[in-house]
Amino acid sequence: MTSQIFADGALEGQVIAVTGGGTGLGRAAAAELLACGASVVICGRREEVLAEAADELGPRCSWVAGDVREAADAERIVDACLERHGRLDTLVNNAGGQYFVPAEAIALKGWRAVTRLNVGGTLTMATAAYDRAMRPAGGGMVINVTLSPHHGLAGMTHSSAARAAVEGATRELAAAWAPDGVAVCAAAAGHFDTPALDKYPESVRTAAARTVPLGRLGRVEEHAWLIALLASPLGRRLSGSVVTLDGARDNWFGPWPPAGMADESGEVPTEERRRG
Ligand SMILES: CCCCCCCCCCC/C=C/C(=O)SCCNC(=O)CCNC(=O)[C@H](O)C(C)(C)COP(=O)(O)OP(=O)(O)OC[C@H]1O[C@@H](n2cnc3c(N)ncnc32)[C@H](O)[C@@H]1OP(=O)(O)O
Ligand SMILES: NC(=O)C1=CN([C@@H]2O[C@H](COP(=O)(O)OP(=O)(O)OC[C@H]3O[C@@H](n4cnc5c(N)ncnc54)[C@H](OP(=O)(O)O)[C@@H]3O)[C@@H](O)[C@H]2O)C=CC1
Repeated sequence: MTSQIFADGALEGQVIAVTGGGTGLGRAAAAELLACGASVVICGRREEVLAEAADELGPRCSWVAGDVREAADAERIVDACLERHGRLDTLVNNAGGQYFVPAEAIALKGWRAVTRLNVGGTLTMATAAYDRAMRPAGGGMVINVTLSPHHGLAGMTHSSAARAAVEGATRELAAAWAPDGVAVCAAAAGHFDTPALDKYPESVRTAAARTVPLGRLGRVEEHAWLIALLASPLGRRLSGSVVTLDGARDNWFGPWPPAGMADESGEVPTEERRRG
């Protein structure tokens, strides 16, 4: 496969790890990075999802299972890149998520779970990549994928706070690691059409698509192009920056509850709990 917008071989020779690379935005990013000539290691917790994705993505893609929240797993993921390829040039910190619920209903345990995944997992992976691969090699690139918190995120207050923390850490780590040649930036997304959206209540999903001024949800390949651009030499100069990709509407607008999203009782539906 070739990239629709980048020259053949634009990322030739790079080794790139993509967390959450077996599904949705992460998988699309892996496909684009491969199309640009990189070798890609995808990771996530579910082996079967990763194995199937890597099989479809082709021989320059391999996988390693692990939980980004666990330091030992993060180190193992980075070590797998080093063992297989001798280097890790770019880390795409894409694993993340949250559940949809009004702010006043967020339990402390839920707040902690969302923070642990989005802030903790991102920092754990970034630190492992920096310590074990990038600082010793004299350079590297960390790309933090976030859900843009720039206009608040009603229904996802825990994630809004967590993603804002990631943006703050992006700026701080970019400064701290610059002397070692390691760049850190973030891609802050609006709403993209991935299967993960199916877990949100129907009225929420419909409103998400209807209210983007561009007239549609983002396409996964559009997000993937931004990731490839940030993995290119331009990304080094963007160190410390947050690039927003939102089709002219951030993740929220207007009052709560949003028009047309409440049910007969006046409540906005929440996200169903995961089974198992
Ligand atoms: C006007 C504009 C309209 C816009 C509309 C916008 C809405 C659409 C938004 C679309 C944008 C998309 C953004 C995306 O990010 S899509 C990607 C989504 N992918 C994921 O979220 C995957 C990862 N997520 C998770 O793994 C989990 O959500 C979680 C982050 C919570 C981590 O799970 P963990 O295993 O650590 O935690 P638990 O499941 O054990 O839960 C711990 C406690 O958290 C609370 N909780 C969890 N789920 C729920 C829920 N559904 N409802 C309420 N509370 C929940 C709870 O306290 C859990 O503890 P208990 O189980 O003991 O109660
Ligand atoms: N779709 C959208 O509109 C938007 C998405 N985003 C963000 O982009 C990223 C990808 O989203 P999307 O593709 O839509 O959703 P997915 O739910 O498909 O992606 C989440 C990925 O992260 C992995 N993951 C979750 N928890 C962990 C963990 N603890 N350790 C390792 N891997 C983990 C999952 O794999 P597994 O379960 O196997 O571990 C999965 O592959 C997320 O951070 C999301 O919040 C941001 C803005 C908008």
